[in-house]
Amino acid sequence: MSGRLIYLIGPSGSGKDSLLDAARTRLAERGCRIVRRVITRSAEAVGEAALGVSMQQFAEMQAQGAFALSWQANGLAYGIPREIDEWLATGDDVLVNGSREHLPQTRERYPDMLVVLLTVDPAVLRQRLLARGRESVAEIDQRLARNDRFSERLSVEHPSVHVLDNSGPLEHTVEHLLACIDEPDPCA
Ligand SMILES: Nc1ncnc2c1ncn2[C@@H]1O[C@H](COP(=O)(O)OP(=O)(O)O)[C@@H](O)[C@H]1O
Ligand SMILES: O=P(O)(O)OC[C@H]1O[C@H](OP(=O)(O)OP(=O)(O)O)[C@H](O)[C@@H]1O
Repeated sequence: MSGRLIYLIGPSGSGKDSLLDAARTRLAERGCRIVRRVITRSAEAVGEAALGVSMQQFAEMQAQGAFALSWQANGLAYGIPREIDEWLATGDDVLVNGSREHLPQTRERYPDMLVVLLTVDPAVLRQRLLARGRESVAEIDQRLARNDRFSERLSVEHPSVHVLDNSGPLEHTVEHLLACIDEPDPCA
């Protein structure tokens, strides 16, 4: 028996962390685990249930084969612990806060994964990033500029991606995510 990888992607500030937090209990009820990422971000700025490490620690972990997936973006390195493969093997679903850029490599390793793309009205996105206050204005602008690389073309190049709009209340997005996981076809 094997579980399914659910790969949640979307622009910085689209609400991935918020959605995972809000849906955590109900995901657990469905046998879906949320993996804790390893990030080279200072602990006080992690802003999510992630493990903050130095670049050197990250490199050591990577050399030891600690990660099932890893990528670099926004000046940071991200690792997804290898234990997700054990969880999947024992039948649990695993939800990963992923990277749009790394989607092709992730699909190679997990061809049957469910990809959920979180979107938000661009006018709202910048406001949410500013209100979050985790990055400087320059860093926010860099993150917004990064979106130009993906925007429209992601769901065209990957038609099996399920698009989830988070421009409205978070509770609605939670319901849509759970519906998508329970029954992927209607949310295509
Ligand atoms: N549906 C929503 N309505 C209003 N604010 C939201 C909503 N979803 C997320 N936010 C806020 O937007 C900001 C960015 O959300 P976050 O979860 O950190 O995004 P991401 O993990 O995708 O970068 C946070 O301050 C969060 O509280
Ligand atoms: O290739 P991309 O789709 O642009 O993604 C790059 C990285 O940015 C996000 O992480 P992070 O948690 O640092 O940013 P966020 O919380 O601002 O989304 C996302 O989860 C990826 O790890």
